[in-house]
Amino acid sequence: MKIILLGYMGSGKTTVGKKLARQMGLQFLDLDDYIEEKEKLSVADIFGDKGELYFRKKEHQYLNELLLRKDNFVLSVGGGTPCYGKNMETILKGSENVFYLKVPIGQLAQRLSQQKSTRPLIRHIPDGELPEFIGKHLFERSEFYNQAHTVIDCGSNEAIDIVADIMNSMQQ
Ligand SMILES: Nc1ncnc2c1ncn2[C@@H]1O[C@H](COP(=O)(O)OP(=O)(O)O)[C@@H](O)[C@H]1O
Ligand SMILES: O=C(O)C1=C[C@@H](OP(=O)(O)O)[C@@H](O)[C@H](O)C1
Ligand SMILES: [Mg+2]
Repeated sequence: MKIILLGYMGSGKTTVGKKLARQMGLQFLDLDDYIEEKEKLSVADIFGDKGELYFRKKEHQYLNELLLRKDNFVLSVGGGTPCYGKNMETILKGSENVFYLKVPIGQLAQRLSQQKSTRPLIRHIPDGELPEFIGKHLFERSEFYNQAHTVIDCGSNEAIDIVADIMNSMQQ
């Protein structure tokens, strides 16, 4: 079984994905970590040194590479992954269990204000402008995220409860 988690930056894909994989006894993969490992550079440095276009090309290449694997896993992709090229089509072909972690803008802004240095797209946005930036960006990206098989309304739930929601929805 392949499970894929998607959603905006800071929605908890990496955090929830790790816990979900542990609970289900599956391998955990994070596309950003995989890109960093392969490119031997952090995501922030790839954006800084080589530019976003290069990052998107590599993101596309490594997504395809991971989804060709025969083994089972939980894969957390990056916030932008579903929104470029034919990545969302590839994701939906690669897994019958695609989840969108939907988190309110206020929660995202609060979390991301603490994590700007690792997220080049929001690094230069002042905290006070984060909610508006996220709102607009999410509006553009939602048409991709909403193609997931299941939308998990995370609200302000703890990661462990979100894991339980995902597991329950797969049992139905
Ligand atoms: N359900 C949650 N409740 C509160 N904080 C969370 C939750 N899920 C993740 N976080 C925190 O939010 C931040 C972003 O989480 P992360 O898993 O890196 O998100 P993503 O991979 O979607 O960008 C981290 O500091 C993480 O500890
Ligand atoms: O939303 C985006 O375009 C991005 C999200 C990041 O991943 P997270 O969603 O795990 O922060 C990372 O892939 C890169 O900084 C670009
Ligand atoms: Mg992540």
